[in-house]
Amino acid sequence: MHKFPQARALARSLSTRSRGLATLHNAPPAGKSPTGIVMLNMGGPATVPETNDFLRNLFMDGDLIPLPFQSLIAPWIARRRTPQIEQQYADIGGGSPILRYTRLQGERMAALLDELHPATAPHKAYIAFRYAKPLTDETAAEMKRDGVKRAVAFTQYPQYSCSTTGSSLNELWRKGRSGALGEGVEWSVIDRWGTHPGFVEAIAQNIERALSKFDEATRSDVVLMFSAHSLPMSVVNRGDPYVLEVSASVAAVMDRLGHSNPYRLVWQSQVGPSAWMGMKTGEALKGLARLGRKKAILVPIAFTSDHIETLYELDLEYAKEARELGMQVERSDSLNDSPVFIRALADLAATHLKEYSAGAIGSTSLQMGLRCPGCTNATCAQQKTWFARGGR
Ligand SMILES: C=CC1=C(C)c2cc3[nH]c(cc4nc(cc5[nH]c(cc1n2)c(C)c5CCC(=O)O)C(CCC(=O)O)=C4C)c(C)c3C=C
Ligand SMILES: [Fe+2]
Ligand SMILES: [Fe+2]
Repeated sequence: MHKFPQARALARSLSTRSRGLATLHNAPPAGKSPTGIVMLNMGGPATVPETNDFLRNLFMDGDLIPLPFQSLIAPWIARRRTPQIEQQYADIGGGSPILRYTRLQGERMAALLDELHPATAPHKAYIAFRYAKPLTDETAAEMKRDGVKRAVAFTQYPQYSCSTTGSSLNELWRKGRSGALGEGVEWSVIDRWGTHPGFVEAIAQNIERALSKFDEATRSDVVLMFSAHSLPMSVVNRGDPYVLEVSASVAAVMDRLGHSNPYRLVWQSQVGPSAWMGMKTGEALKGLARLGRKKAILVPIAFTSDHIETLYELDLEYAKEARELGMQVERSDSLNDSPVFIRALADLAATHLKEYSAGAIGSTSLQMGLRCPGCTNATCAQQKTWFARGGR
């Protein structure tokens, strides 16, 4: 039962309108350069042998993990961690599906955008991953070849963190300032969208599908365990907005569900010995079992496609352990190829392009202009100024 009839109407229109999408057209017609929609994300190794390169790029990123003597220590940590992470990618089918899903989402989004906002058509989706191919350099070369003059940096992290979206924007700024992204390109940014009604609707629909697997008589007892990748407390404590924004997503989804179930927000994938945001997802499931709450759904809330955190950590580790404790645990699907979600991406981009063209918004959001109160990273300041001037 939907508490908000308008949400249900939106969902219906989103899914029926997306069904009419027969072919994917993502190539610009000759003569007119496309509006580039650059999808920013971390990426993942598409095949097991690419794991070491992915980890090396990740540990080299000082915006994510600042290390002393980074260029010496990062390859060493990556090498040590590679066998364990390779095994995890092997166990989930031989690699990360993020490139496949981002391509699919981008192509379908661009096709929808041509209909929703013909004034800036043709639109072309580009992918710029931070740690795996296609890296920003490769994307930049493609955009230059296509003659892109108008581009939107569209983060694929629904909620903003300096360690994720911030890092991708810093990388884009480094390339932009060196001219690698092309001369005279006008940039704007979609930097967060964790309470967009289409995103909320897509998550809610996936939860409803998972709920339907439980006995109807006791369905309202099922605990919804929203799980997000954790953050080191050092990042939380410098004023990073991610924890607040993930919480806002959870609140919006629960409103859409009419608060049909009890719920908690828990945190996963803590790495290394430092203090991280908790409670840990795995521990929380064990705690529920101890308290006699034996039915739960794990809900990924901070990522738009499957990855080792869902397919390995949630499915193969935590859910399995909880079942051994006598629990019934399901996982709601990741957004992946959800037409409702893809429509939401197109709506976000179309609204942004429309409002930007009309002069109703600037090239970045007000919220993006504010640095974390505890930020000491000079790149963040330069990046924000560069994007606020439209990439100049
Ligand atoms: C919103 C999502 C994510 C946030 C926030 C995030 C912060 C963050 N991550 C690390 C360290 C690692 N993350 C690793 C993998 C990884 N991280 C995310 C998402 C977020 N990270 C994903 C989806 C993945 C997996 C990618 C895939 O499967 O395709 C890894 C590598 C794996 C491992 O060695 O365990 C590390 C390391 C930090 C330090 C951090 C915040 C500062
Ligand atoms: Fe910052
Ligand atoms: Fe991570």
